[in-house]
Amino acid sequence: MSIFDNDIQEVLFSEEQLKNRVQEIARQITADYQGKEIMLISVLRGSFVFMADLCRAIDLPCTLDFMAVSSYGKGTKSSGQVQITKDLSEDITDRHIIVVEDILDSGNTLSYLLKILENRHPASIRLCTLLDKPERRVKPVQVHYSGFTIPDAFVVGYGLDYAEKYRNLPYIGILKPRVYGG
Ligand SMILES: O=P(O)(O)OC[C@H]1O[C@H](OP(=O)(O)OP(=O)(O)O)[C@H](O)[C@@H]1O
Ligand code: HPA
Ligand SMILES: [Mg+2]
Repeated sequence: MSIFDNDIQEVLFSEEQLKNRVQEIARQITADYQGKEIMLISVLRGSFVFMADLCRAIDLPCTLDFMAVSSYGKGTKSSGQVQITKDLSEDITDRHIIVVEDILDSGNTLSYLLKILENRHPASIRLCTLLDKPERRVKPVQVHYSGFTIPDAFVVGYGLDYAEKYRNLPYIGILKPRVYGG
């Protein structure tokens, strides 16, 4: 139960489902990078909850860094204008990078970000997204680890916001269109 339950049209993934899927992804990453040290890059703010759960389930030497990017503002559609509001603190040259995202939607954020990171010459770079909404894609993005494919609906919770709210909802649900006037 949450004070936000009334704003949610349908629960897509419960806390339990999220926990199980995050552990499966972490096991896969642990198997794929045996003998290597990895660097997880969390794309703030949406991915902070996923990152916190994922990194604790990965059994490898691992460093973490954070980058902040924003393109949605207070709306439910990508503005197409991606802004870096915080860059990484670490050098990624020759490192094995995994970019950790909450959602891949239009692809504007990740196609922009991956280009910037590739130019810094990491040893390797892969993308891990909890949610993938392929129906809305306008820019192609290659994903290596994907938690769930979702339909074309605006979702909130587990780090995902609408106008900065709902990030602390423990499950992921579809927001009722009346909340954003849709
Ligand atoms: O594929 P796209 O259409 O670009 O959408 C995905 C991006 O949009 C959201 O971030 P947002 O810009 O809302 O910032 P936030 O993480 O602070 O919520 C989300 O966290 C992803 O980073
Ligand atoms: O469906 C979504 N919900 C929240 N934030 C988002 N950013 C892109 N798509 C979404
Ligand atoms: Mg957002």
